[in-house]
Amino acid sequence: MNLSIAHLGPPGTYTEQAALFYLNWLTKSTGVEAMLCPYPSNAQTLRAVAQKEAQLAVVPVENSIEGSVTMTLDTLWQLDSLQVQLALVMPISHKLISCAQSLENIKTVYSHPQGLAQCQVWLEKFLPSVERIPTNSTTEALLQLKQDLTAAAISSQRAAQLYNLPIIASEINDYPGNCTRFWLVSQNHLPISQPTVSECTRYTSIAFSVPANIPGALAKPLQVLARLNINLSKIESRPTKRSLGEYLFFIDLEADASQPHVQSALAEISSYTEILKILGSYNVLPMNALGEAVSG
Ligand SMILES: O=C(O)C(=O)Cc1ccccc1
Repeated sequence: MNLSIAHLGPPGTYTEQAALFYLNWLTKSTGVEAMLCPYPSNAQTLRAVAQKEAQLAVVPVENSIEGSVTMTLDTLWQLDSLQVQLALVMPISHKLISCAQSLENIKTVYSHPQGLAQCQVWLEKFLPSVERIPTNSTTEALLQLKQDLTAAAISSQRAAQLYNLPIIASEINDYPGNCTRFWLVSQNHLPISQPTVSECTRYTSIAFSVPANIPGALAKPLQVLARLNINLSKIESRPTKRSLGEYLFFIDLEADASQPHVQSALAEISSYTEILKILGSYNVLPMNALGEAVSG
């Protein structure tokens, strides 16, 4: 079967790089071929899988500097038929790409909001009066750079090579350990090859709304997890968008949903929640799984 993997485009995005990493691992370890399909936004990427235009999607879910990618969480909550199959954590090293003679000639900088946010201290220091323009992805503005010698974009080294554009400044992210977690998402019940690394922790991501804003609404589900000795690796709240002050909770557990004590925990939690969604149980694909480095 030839799989299609949806991701944020145009080609050269960090998300495409993560998708390519998975594709190469898949082909090397199982012989299954796959093709990459770029979409204009992460929400459209996920909808492509929900509508069966693509079998898989790779989406960014969390950055070590900027926190959760809220559009990904919100869209996963809205789309019922999707399942997280795998996580990938990729280092992100931003470059400033431009055809300008020097930094002094730059008037505008384009990037995905995450790219602009992850380099804000650098931008304030080296390009304090430059206009920052958010784009749908780090690669969306790259085709304009050859025409506009006063424009720059924050993107990856790989993108600079793909579009044959010069890098005018390197390592411009504010924190050197910058990395992003991506999720590989499929339709429910699609069996997907997962790395079989025995010592690797399994995660389960869940999301729930609570029936009312009352004392203990969040504490009760958390107490269940504590009592059953299930460790949390992340908790995030998002507005329900129904009324101000009402929240959904996204929680990552260090356990597999098929384990009996996790099944009991989830059954008990469902009695305290309004809607409970099990987003998936998955491994993290180690970035050395291919034996070759992938860097921004
Ligand atoms: O725009 C991209 O290249 C993306 O894939 C989104 C993104 C942006 C910045 C860091 C990580 C992911």
